[in-house]
Amino acid sequence: MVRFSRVALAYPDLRGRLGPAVLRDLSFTLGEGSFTWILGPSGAGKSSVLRLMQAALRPTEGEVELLGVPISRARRRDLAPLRRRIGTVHQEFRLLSHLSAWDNVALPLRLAGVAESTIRVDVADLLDWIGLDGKEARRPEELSGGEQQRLVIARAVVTRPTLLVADEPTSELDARQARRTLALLAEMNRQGTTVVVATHSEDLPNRHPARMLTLEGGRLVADG
Ligand SMILES: Nc1ncnc2c1ncn2[C@@H]1O[C@H](COP(=O)(O)OP(=O)(O)OP(=O)(O)O)[C@@H](O)[C@H]1O
Repeated sequence: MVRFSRVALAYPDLRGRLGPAVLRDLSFTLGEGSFTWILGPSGAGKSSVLRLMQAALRPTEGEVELLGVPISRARRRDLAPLRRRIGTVHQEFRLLSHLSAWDNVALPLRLAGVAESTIRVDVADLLDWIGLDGKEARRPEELSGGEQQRLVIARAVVTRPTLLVADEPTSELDARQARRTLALLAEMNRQGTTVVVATHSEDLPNRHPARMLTLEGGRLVADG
């Protein structure tokens, strides 16, 4: 499902020259249907690992295999369909402010060319599931932080991705909203989606025990 083999990553500077490695010698495999926490202090490399898992970057060394596709060797035109099978939740919400809650969730389906009759049913079900029924017409700024975060998750999963990759999805939320977001991620996982979540929180992994990959200085220092 997700396989990192001796991965190193360095970011290029403005002139295209590679800086220091921010990930080094990372190897692990995440099985289909698994739930994994990515932990580590600020700057440890969590977001960089997640960008690789979203096929947003290619490794500088080694290989990242996502859903059977080795991304360092994949052609550009193979990456777009791969990314459509990966749901991503970013720390900053990236909702479209001029669209309603309904249209924000419907957008990925419209971009994928799904029929409006199917969209109507799927979006209604999902908004109901995340507890936003009755608030479909509101724009993101008219929703609470927790509601916006749940909307982001709804948008990430509406296309039924095989892999869901969430970067600090609860960092802006109070404890109750964070638990509710976690419950949505856990439910997606129960339904078969492979889920990866990076977090600073110690509370959430305690609430939902699962494999924990801990990074420090770009290296894997614990796996358990
Ligand atoms: N686009 C970039 N260009 C250059 N360096 C970067 C870039 N993004 C991250 N880095 C560097 O890579 C290292 C790892 O950063 P990363 O954001 O992956 O860590 P993190 O564990 O997610 O941190 P945080 O918890 O603070 O979000 C840091 O030293 C950071 O400065």
